[in-house]
Amino acid sequence: MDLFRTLPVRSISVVSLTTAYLASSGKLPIWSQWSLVSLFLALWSLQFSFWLIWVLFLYNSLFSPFQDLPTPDGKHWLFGHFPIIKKFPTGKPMIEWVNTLPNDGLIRYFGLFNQERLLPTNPKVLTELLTTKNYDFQKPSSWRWLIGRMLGIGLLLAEGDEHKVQRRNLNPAFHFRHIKNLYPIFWSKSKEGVEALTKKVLSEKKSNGPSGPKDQEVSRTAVVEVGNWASRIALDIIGVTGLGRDFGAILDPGNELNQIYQNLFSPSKQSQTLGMLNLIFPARLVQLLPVQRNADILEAARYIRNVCHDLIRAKKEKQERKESLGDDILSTAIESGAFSDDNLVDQLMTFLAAGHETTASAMTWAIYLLSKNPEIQSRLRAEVRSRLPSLADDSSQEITSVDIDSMTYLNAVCSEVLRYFPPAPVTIRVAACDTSIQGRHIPKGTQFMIIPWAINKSEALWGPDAREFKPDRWVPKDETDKSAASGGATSNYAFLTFLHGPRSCIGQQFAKAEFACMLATWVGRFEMELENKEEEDEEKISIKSTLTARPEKGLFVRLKVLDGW
Ligand code: HEM
Repeated sequence: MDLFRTLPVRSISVVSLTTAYLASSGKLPIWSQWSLVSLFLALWSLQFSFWLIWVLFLYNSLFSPFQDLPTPDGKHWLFGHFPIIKKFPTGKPMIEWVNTLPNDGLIRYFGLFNQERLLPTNPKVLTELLTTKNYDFQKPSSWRWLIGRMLGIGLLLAEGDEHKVQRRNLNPAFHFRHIKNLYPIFWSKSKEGVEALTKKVLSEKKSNGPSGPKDQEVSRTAVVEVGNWASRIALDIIGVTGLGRDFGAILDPGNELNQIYQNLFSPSKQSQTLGMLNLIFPARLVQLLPVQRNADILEAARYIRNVCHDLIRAKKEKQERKESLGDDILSTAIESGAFSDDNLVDQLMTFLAAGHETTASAMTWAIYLLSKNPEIQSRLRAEVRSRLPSLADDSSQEITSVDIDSMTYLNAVCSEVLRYFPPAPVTIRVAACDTSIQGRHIPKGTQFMIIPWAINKSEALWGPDAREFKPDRWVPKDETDKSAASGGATSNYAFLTFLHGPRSCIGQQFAKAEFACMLATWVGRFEMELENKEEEDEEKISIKSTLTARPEKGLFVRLKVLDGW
């Protein structure tokens, strides 16, 4: 079944090449006047056309076992639902489908060139897919090529037994008893970020040349792009806590590693074209195309690999000198003895990217939502200022996990941001073998689109206010209110931001603590409003999704430095 839905490039190429060779060497006289290359191309195109006809017209309407599943309207004969998906902001059509199309846990829709996709919508299906039958489903092999060259083939892309072993050996580094020791670092780095940002805002005053009191007011404000600052702070945090190295990105806007990640994760026209080609052709072929984007990715990966190699070498030298390695993730991985140097590089590349792009996306959306909702912003600020020591206070009071985790409203806002705009909006699973879900046969190769962006806003799971930003859903109404722990949702699987099961985000606790510290420092120090008021309407923001989702043109907010904290 799998063969019939993904282009069988190897078989097509072998048949074309063998036939072309036999013909050009005179063994097939009927085509002997054709040259080897032209015959190869002609045969290849012919078979490709047959395959397209099969996929576009025959398989989906005559042979697919999922013809009975509900399918949204508006399917294009050639491009499936792709035009709708492209036209609206990320995930929007899926939110509509999940909320309006009657279904029994699965919706069927079609991607570019009518590639069949299943969209799980209820906790029973998600439980089997993500937890009980997790290893029957894998990430598409093309991801190993596409994402692997940027993130390394680390935990995120390992499959089966290889994944189980890696996860077991990395788990200790992410256990809460370890994460709780990192809170002071999350806090001090967030503080360093906000101090640098304050300096930047106040320095704009000098160039404006304030004179009267009105100008003084203006001089305490400046417009900044949130994503870049958040990325730099998160990069330094993962540097110190993950790898034991301060990259210094907060203090240096031109930091090379940060620039490289910004380029990697900003989709250009070329990367979008390559993305589309990947839907038809094998990723390993597409990445060989001699275009700038491919060259840039290779160069970026080479740089990041070198950084990781250096870090590992330095740690190993320490180990040889019998010095203590430290508390960071890399040290835990080295001490487990379970990883070769090459595999450690892949793990580090994964942690570096997965560990800072996601948090930066969460921060960007948090600042967006707080700027849009000034009353929530003020209430949060009041809690932060009353419960946490002022950043101006140099008494070097350490912030602990108890300080942060006991702040009801801060945690409610963070949870609601992560629900409302999950940084990783979509992930894919492909059945690695014939299997079943809810008793329905699932042939090998079936593609599932898991869309936190849509499930997190399902009215069936969250209630009629699912599409509203409401931190209060996470605040207990009284001491007996247990439902607030899950935001009032009817199932844990309603919150898919970190997924669930054996392949859920290993960095979840890390990320939540880091995010809470970063947000607390920003909201305690700055008043924030959107520079472009039109963006208050979410529909007006064009969202870019690579691995994470962020506003395509960045998020520009006017920050005002507030006194007294
Ligand atoms: C708000 C921040 C974060 C979000 C929303 C997030 C989300 C996710 C999601 C959805 C997955 C599953 C991807 C899939 O299987 O398709 C994942 C996996 C992963 N995340 Fe995170 N993540 C965040 C922060 C972090 C941090 C800080 C780290 C490391 C320090 C990290 C490391 C990983 C790793 C290594 C995996 C692969 C786990 C596995 O397959 O066993 N993430 N994350």
